[in-house]
Amino acid sequence: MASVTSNSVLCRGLSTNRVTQFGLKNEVPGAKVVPWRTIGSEGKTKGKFRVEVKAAAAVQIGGLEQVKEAKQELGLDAVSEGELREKGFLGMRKTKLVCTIGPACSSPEDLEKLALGGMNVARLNMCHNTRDWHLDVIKNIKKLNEEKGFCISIMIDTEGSQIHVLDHGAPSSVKAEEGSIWLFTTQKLEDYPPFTVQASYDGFSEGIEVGDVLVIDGGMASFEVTEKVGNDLCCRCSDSGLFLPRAKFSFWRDGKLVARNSELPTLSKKDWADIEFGVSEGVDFIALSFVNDADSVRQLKNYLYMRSSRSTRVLAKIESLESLKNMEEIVEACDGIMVARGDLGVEIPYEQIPTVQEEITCVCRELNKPVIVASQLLESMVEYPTPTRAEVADVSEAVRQNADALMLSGESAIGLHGQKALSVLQMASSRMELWSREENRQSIFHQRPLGVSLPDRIAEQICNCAVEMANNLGVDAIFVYTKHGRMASLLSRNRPYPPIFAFTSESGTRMALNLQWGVIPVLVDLSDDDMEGNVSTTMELIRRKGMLKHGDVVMVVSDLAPNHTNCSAFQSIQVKTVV
Ligand SMILES: Nc1ncnc2c1ncn2[C@@H]1O[C@H](COP(=O)(O)OP(=O)(O)OP(=O)(O)O)[C@@H](O)[C@H]1O
Ligand SMILES: CC(=O)C(=O)O
Ligand SMILES: [K+]
Ligand SMILES: [Mg+2]
Repeated sequence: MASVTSNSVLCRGLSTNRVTQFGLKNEVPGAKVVPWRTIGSEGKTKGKFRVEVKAAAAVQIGGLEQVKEAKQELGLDAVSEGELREKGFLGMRKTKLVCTIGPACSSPEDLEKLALGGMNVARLNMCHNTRDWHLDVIKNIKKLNEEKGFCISIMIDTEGSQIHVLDHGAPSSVKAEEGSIWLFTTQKLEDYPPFTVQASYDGFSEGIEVGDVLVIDGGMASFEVTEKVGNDLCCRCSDSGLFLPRAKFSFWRDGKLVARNSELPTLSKKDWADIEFGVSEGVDFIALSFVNDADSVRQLKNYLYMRSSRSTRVLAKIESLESLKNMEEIVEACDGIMVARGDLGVEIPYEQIPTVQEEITCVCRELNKPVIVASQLLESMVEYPTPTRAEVADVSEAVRQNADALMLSGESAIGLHGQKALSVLQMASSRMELWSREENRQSIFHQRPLGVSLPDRIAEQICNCAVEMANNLGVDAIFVYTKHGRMASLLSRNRPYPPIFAFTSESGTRMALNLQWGVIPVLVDLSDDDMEGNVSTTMELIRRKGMLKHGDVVMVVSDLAPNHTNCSAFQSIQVKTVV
């Protein structure tokens, strides 16, 4: 029978100055192993706040009475379980992986291969294919989750409004030679003659002047506007290149973007219909394309609230000049961010993308929102079976910047080597995480305080301290018990060395946590009023599966209310050793 020894600091809310006075942040991590008594001697109840100390009490787990529900299922996904058995706690990958599902990977067999390869979130781009096609994919993923024990969250990505090519008279790409003359029009014709391109937005040429430069896909080809004829633009190709289907337009004057996309609504009629579809199919994330400000994010969140679909999380895609200007307020309003480098590179000069990416990931860390780095990570693998060295460096850099997740686009959707591309992401991120840990790169994060209310501030301090302690003590895993995922995300924000097992009884919380760095969400029945019971039950369930063994040290962090306190907030850190 395993037993566990435990050291714990129990903190009961509710008065600000007491927390500061006890110096939780400074004292607990600094004192490393047994700092409890110092705190305990001062820790008599004053006001409404109290710090208690439990000294090295041996807690038996494994006794039948204590493990009431040991029969119950532990909702730990098959991939995390396999990874843990193979590589141990510290070997578990922290960076999450998102795959865009397209015709190259939408069969149940291919989806299963991606699931086995570590896909955490499947992305459906509503720009492409039919709703029935998307519905089929959603059903297949849910079936895999139910029948094969995977835990793959589903994201839909809205089309949004953007000026792009609707038709250029050819089924695929068209070459534009330098000096050739082209007509850009919104006229609806049966057939588009050569050198004629239909634009997607009737007002695309408003405010555009002769001499402006029309750039395709952020630099695939460029044209100088030579004449305006009604709404149409006559242009001369000044830099030869390719028109891909749906190629995007941007206009430049004196080296600056003439921002046209920001005039279009972020949520079109079609987007609302797609959102309605996603909500009724129970998707976990809605990624909002071409967000310009926080209003559209709030509008969608309000809508989801009214639809009683609060577990659907809203991700804002940063892919326009306007969204960069309003980045902080957008990050605050949303549940997560995607750095959509494809379209961003149409709106800003591409040499600015690396610094902008770093800025966005930093703001997301500070404001504690998960961030996905997306587009062209392994673009060459759409065709070739190995990545370029530069692509591997780009992936590694995103991991070094502590992005929560990396995304495959065409590599998985239409590529010849989707599974291999996923394994490149998985290997490159594991390698970079190991290096960061060995080099002690994650040690100190100076986090901007987030919480305003005292319980929120306590939760934040507890998580900051817990991670510093966990790293200093070299614990094997952090266990956190959470309803809405807040404590788990606060722990993840500090990027600890050990993995964070987030136990929750809410399925929506589990699916949302799939996107967060280092968090392994586990679905399990939790009692609202028996914290010790929750801890012993879950530890026993994991131990019985052979995944906890003699000598393992687990840090337990919780914010569920136990029955033996009449306080509204209760947070604790305990360190347990399996003996
Ligand atoms: N569901 C799908 N059906 C068919 N093709 C798809 C599908 N999803 C993606 N693709 C193809 O994969 C390519 C890459 O996908 P991705 O969604 O990243 O591109 P995108 O259209 O440029 O993205 P966005 O419009 O969101 O900026 C697309 O250009 C498209 O050709
Ligand atoms: C992903 C996406 O929408 C982009 O990179 O533009
Ligand atoms: K999209
Ligand atoms: Mg885009």
